[in-house]
Amino acid sequence: MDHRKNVRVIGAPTDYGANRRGVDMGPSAIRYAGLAAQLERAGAAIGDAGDVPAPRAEVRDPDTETFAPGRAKFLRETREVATRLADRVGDALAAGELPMVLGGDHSVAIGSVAGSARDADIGVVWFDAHADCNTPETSPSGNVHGMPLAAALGVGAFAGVEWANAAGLVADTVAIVGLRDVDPPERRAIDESGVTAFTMADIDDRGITSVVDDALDVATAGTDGVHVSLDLDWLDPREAPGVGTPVRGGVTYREAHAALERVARRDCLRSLDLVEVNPILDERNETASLAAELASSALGRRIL
Ligand SMILES: NC(=[NH2+])NCCC[C@H](N)C(=O)O
Ligand SMILES: [Mn+2]
Ligand SMILES: [Mn+2]
Repeated sequence: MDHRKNVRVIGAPTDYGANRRGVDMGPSAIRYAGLAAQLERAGAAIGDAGDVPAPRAEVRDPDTETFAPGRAKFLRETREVATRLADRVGDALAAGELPMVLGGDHSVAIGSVAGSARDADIGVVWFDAHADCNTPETSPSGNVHGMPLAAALGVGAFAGVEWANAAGLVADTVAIVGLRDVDPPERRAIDESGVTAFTMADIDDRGITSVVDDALDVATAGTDGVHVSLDLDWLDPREAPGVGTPVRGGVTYREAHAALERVARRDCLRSLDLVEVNPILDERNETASLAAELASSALGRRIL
């Protein structure tokens, strides 16, 4: 899989899917933090495709397009950006490159998953404090960054919604790792969909490498490769303060690197998201730096 070492960086500067403004600056912050240099340390050749156009929340009405019942704010904008991003991700893969999507809020993953699954059967590993399995009818907030996994899987109101789940992602090949803040309806969605979910307690009990190996078993079973979606709020807020929905008790710096090193070792990475970096809330860009470092570990950066 040597073509996997040609990385195509694609920014998706959105923030309307999140509860706090500022994640639209994530792509710049991750680039400024030295993403290219970090990826070179992993032996990757990097091409930067720039950003997909993303509308500004202040010039849009959050409710121009809706699902009934329930609410999904900026659904039209989410659809527009996801559609564009899916094309960019699909094009990168068709050119033999590994798409690396810089968010933006986590709603952009609807597009990256759709693009990654366009001409392949994929598995997904979702590193996150949250399950992102709400639907418009269950969401406590109406924020679409809490819904992308449900959207990609066609849960609830997302069933049959072409732009979100036409690529046919199946729950059997999806694993979430690091959960510690799950809404009650999301718990039901996880049970009913058959997604594999590992909480922080599983990591406490069994250690990060064993849990990630299990998640990779799920995501590689019968698939052509794995899309890794990394929400920086997966990490403990002490390591990654620059996120809009921090939750105490996340993985440490070492655990995060160990996890992504397992991904590299499995040689299954097809596409990667680095999302939810909020420079407004960050301290000296350290969350963006961590995102860049973790991407390098995912691509097989070696110490010796
Ligand atoms: N990608 C994220 N940071 N998601 C946070 C979701 C928070 C909450 N579960 C919600 O639906 O609003
Ligand atoms: Mn999260
Ligand atoms: Mn998330």
